[in-house]
Amino acid sequence: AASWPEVRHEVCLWARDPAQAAAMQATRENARYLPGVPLPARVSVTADLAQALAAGPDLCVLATPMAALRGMLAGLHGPAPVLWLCKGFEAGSGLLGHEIAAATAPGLACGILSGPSFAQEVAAGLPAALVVASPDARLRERAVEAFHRGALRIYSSTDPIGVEVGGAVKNVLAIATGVCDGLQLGLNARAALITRGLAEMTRLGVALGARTDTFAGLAGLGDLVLTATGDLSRNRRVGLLLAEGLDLPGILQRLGHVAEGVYSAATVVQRAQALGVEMPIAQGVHALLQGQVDARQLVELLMRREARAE
Ligand SMILES: NC(=O)C1=CN([C@@H]2O[C@H](COP(=O)(O)OP(=O)(O)OC[C@H]3O[C@@H](n4cnc5c(N)ncnc54)[C@H](O)[C@@H]3O)[C@@H](O)[C@H]2O)C=CC1
Ligand SMILES: O=C(CO)COP(=O)(O)O
Repeated sequence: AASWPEVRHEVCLWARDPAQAAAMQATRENARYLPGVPLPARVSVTADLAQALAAGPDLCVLATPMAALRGMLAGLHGPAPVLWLCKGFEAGSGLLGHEIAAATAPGLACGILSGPSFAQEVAAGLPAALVVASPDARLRERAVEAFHRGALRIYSSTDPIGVEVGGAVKNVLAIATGVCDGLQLGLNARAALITRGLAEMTRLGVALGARTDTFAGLAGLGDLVLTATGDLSRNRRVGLLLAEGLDLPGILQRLGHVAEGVYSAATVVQRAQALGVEMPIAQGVHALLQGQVDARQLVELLMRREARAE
């Protein structure tokens, strides 16, 4: 069995489902979402949020899907700073996490912990490098203090927009790469897709106010390469299964975990169009998810585009 890296803090893990929280506390394992990894002794589990916050935590880490971030931020009310791990645009509002936080919890010390980090590998104590992004220097320091040790390296960034755009867009691009690999289009095609995808991600991020160099970093290129090529990725798996001709509802049921790219694709396209940013790969993925084109037609659309300067 895998084992978590050393836990140096008292951690209270809140889960919304009382039965699941009780089972995790009793069996010391998250059998539904992370089987085979024993919970460290210093982690306790509860379904009672007030109890989880009672001790006055130094840091709250939100590890829900993007769809739950707004509700979690509204429900915390506490003085503790908050980091979230979710990667995406909120469906409906089309907002990034830091935009949701500004609207729901103005003044809260908060930020994002992102970068290439498959949960199973982190839980197994394998080396990983992440990036914490926040305008708040004390929060960045606190995150580094909490997580930078042993197998984890935590880099700091003052570009939350870039880090969040990277985390959101790479999921959409990983679906495209899954399609490419599912259709067995070869390694050249995959490298081209990742490279041109990075160009799209960078264009959108810069138009939204991000710094270009963020996209050469862990939350940009780093997470894009991991998610687009790593078979542990749920988003990549969505693409692989779409290439097999499976329908989206069936794929999501089979997955049993969130694939944020499915929910972010529409917003990526909308925000890009509003800013006059060209994102043909993301647009193609959106059309595929909407059932407007199939996997082969998506590739044809991309290949038929006019020649242009790199
Ligand atoms: N799994 C991974 O390797 C990584 C995931 N992420 C991001 O973290 C976020 C969560 O991903 P996973 O945990 O992998 O998804 P998952 O689908 O495996 O698990 C989702 C968890 O969130 C809980 N949840 C769902 N809706 C909720 C709500 N409304 N309120 C409270 N809890 C809720 C579920 O009960 C479950 O425990 C996503 O945005 C993902 O992109 C980021 C880095 C790595
Ligand atoms: O964000 C991730 C790794 O950094 C996980 O990617 P998936 O959600 O595609 O599994």
